[in-house]
Parts: sequence; structure tokens; C-alpha cells
Amino acid sequence: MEVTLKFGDKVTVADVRKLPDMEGVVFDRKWFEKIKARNRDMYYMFRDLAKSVADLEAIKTHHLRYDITVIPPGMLGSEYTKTVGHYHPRVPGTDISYPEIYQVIEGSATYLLQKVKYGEEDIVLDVAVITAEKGDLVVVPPGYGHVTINASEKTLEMANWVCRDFSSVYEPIKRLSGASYFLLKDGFAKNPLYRHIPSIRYLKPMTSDAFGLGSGENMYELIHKAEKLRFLTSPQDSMGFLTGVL
Ligand SMILES: O=P(O)(O)OC[C@H]1O[C@](O)(CO)[C@@H](O)[C@@H]1O
Repeated sequence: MEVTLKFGDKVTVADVRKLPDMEGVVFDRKWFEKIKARNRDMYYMFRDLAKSVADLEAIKTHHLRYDITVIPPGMLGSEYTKTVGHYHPRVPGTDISYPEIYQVIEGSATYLLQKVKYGEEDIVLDVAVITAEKGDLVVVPPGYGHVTINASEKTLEMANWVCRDFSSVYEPIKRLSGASYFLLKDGFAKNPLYRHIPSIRYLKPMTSDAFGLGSGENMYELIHKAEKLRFLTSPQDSMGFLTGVL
């Protein structure tokens, strides 16, 4: 059965990540092998949303994309449900990778952000964990891979703005069977396949006023102040801001 979202006047059909898509990134492998054939839905991605034709034009002109992702609560065996996780490629002609910004619309999200040594993805230089609630914002700065975990009992609905000109990079996280930490019922557990993992830095999310939004205002509205999203498409011009977000 199709899962849909009405945004503006348009109804969008979800891209669905199913349990077999989590192959290789789940902590509890025994559980995964037993259950993967069930092919159950894990999360729903509604990509490239816009409230009007004019907004979509503006979004495309600024090389942006606005997505909503819905992650129902649940367990992957002993691990909390999560996204597969990925990195972003570098902006052409630079050594800076594309950043991203998330906002929680409903529920609670645990964002795990990790920076690895260039060319040695099993050596982690920094790990930050940010728990965000409704209205909170989290910027994924250049150089950080990210996984979103729903460690709550409610459905998580979150939005992201990101540059529309690239595809995410999945291979390093898949090859290492997940991110550097897994969130289990009794806390974070290190992924033994990484050679070096630092302790987690627990950080706070940004609030909407950091981007000139009203309290709890949806960051979709930033399309009407698109200069505030320029750091997503030309991060090399906003490194002062981006190096200070974590
Ligand atoms: O690509 P993954 O790791 O499954 O994560 C999905 C999320 O990433 C995005 O592609 C944005 O980075 C969203 O559409 C979605 O929230």
C-alpha cells in the first residue's frame, strides 16, 4: 500500500526504506537474519516537496531540496530504529562536503554525526550526538556523516533542506556495518569494526531564532529568505558559521 503526504496542494508518494535496506548496518545481526524476509517498512521519505509551483521554481533556482522523513518508533532487535546513514560528497572544485539542516516537526530525534579521517573512514575524529525536539534545528556540517535515530515511543517526523545537486554516499557506512556507535536500550555501544572512536560529545540543537525563524516556525519558510540557506549550496563561503555549529 502506498504511503502519501499532502504538502501544499500536492500529494507525494513516499520512497520507502524497508528492512532489507538496513542489511549490514544493524547491530543485532542474529535478529536481522531471522526477520529480514518480512520486508517490513522502516521509514518514509517524501522528497522534493514544495507548497506551490512558485516555491518549487525558487527551490530549484537556489539548487535546494526540501524533504520530510517519517520514522515510526520501533526496535531493530536490541537497537533503536534509525536511518541507514550516509556522507555527502565534496562541492566540485573544493575539499568541502555539502552540509545539511534538519528540523524536527513531531517527536524526538537523536542525530549521530561523525567525522572520519579522509581516506581512512575507520578512524573517527569526532562524534557528536544531538537530541532534538519539535521545532529544534540541527546543522550537519561539512565532513560529517549522519544517522538519525528514533529512540522514542512516538513517530518522528523531520524535515531537511539540502543541496539538490548531489547523491548521498553510502559505501563507507555500509562497509563498516554502520556508524561508529549503535544506540541500544542501555545506551551507546561502539562499533568494533572502527579502528579508533572518540567519546561522544553530547551537544544541544539550535533553536529556530538562529535562522531568524519565529519560535517553532517551520524552516520551510526559509525558502522566502533563501540567502539564509546559501551555506548549503556554497559551504566554502560560510566556513566561519559552519565550523561553529558543533
Ligand atoms: O539516506 P538515508 O541514510 O536512508 O537517510 C534518509 C534521509 O536522508 C535524506 O536523504 C537527506 O539527507 C532525507 O531524504 C532522509 O531523511
